[in-house]
Amino acid sequence: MIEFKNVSKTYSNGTHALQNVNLTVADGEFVFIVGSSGAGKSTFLKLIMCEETPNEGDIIVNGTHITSLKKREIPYLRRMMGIVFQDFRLIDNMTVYENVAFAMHVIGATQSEIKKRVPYILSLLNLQDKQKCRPNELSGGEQQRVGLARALVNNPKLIIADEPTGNIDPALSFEIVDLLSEINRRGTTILMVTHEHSLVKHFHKRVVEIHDGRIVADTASMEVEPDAQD
Ligand SMILES: Nc1ncnc2c1ncn2[C@@H]1O[C@H](COP(=O)(O)OP(=O)(O)OP(=O)(O)O)[C@@H](O)[C@H]1O
Repeated sequence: MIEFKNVSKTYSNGTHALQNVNLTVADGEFVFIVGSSGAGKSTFLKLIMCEETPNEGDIIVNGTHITSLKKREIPYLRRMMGIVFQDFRLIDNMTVYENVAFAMHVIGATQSEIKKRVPYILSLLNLQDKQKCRPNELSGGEQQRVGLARALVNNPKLIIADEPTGNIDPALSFEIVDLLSEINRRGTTILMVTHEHSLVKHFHKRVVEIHDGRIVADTASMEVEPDAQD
């Protein structure tokens, strides 16, 4: 699903955000990305989303060498991704239903597809009773569930979540990761950046730790792989 080969990213001010990163994430994996502030976690996600380009190395996402994508090809890559943000990024003057429907509308779904799919996704996330509410009428956990609904509605192969539980209380954080786990069981690959050790400890997923722009630990490499024995 995702392959990083000798990837480095230096920002124009000279900050070495990632250095010689090598990583493979298989289809259907759930990976927590951890590391201290400024370690390079968001940069790692931004490279996958083509929000930033690396200075060196190759990145392959779902079979495409994204480092050589043309600008006009990027929206097609993003269609296979659902993105969940820490600050939810919902549209304030739209209802819950409209926020989720809008994500389908922008990729050209028809009204009849939207009418069928949005209620299904809202009920999956237990938001059916909130569909007429605006974001400011919801709790933080509910807002994040709308964020998740919006990320899921186009049936992505990959969910990218940058601290999706950063703005909600701990009990709701577990609920959000439970939902992501359920989505993962249905086959979607999940990459989630988190600072919350309790989540990482509880959920027993693969954990990749980034420190100073380098991968310093990866629970997957503890399994025996033919090319990982040297
Ligand atoms: N647009 C930018 N221009 C210059 N430097 C940047 C830019 N974005 C990030 N950086 C720097 O790159 C390094 C990695 O940042 P990044 O945002 O990837 O870290 P992070 O691990 O996500 O941190 P946090 O947990 O605080 O969000 C940091 O030193 C940061 O200051």
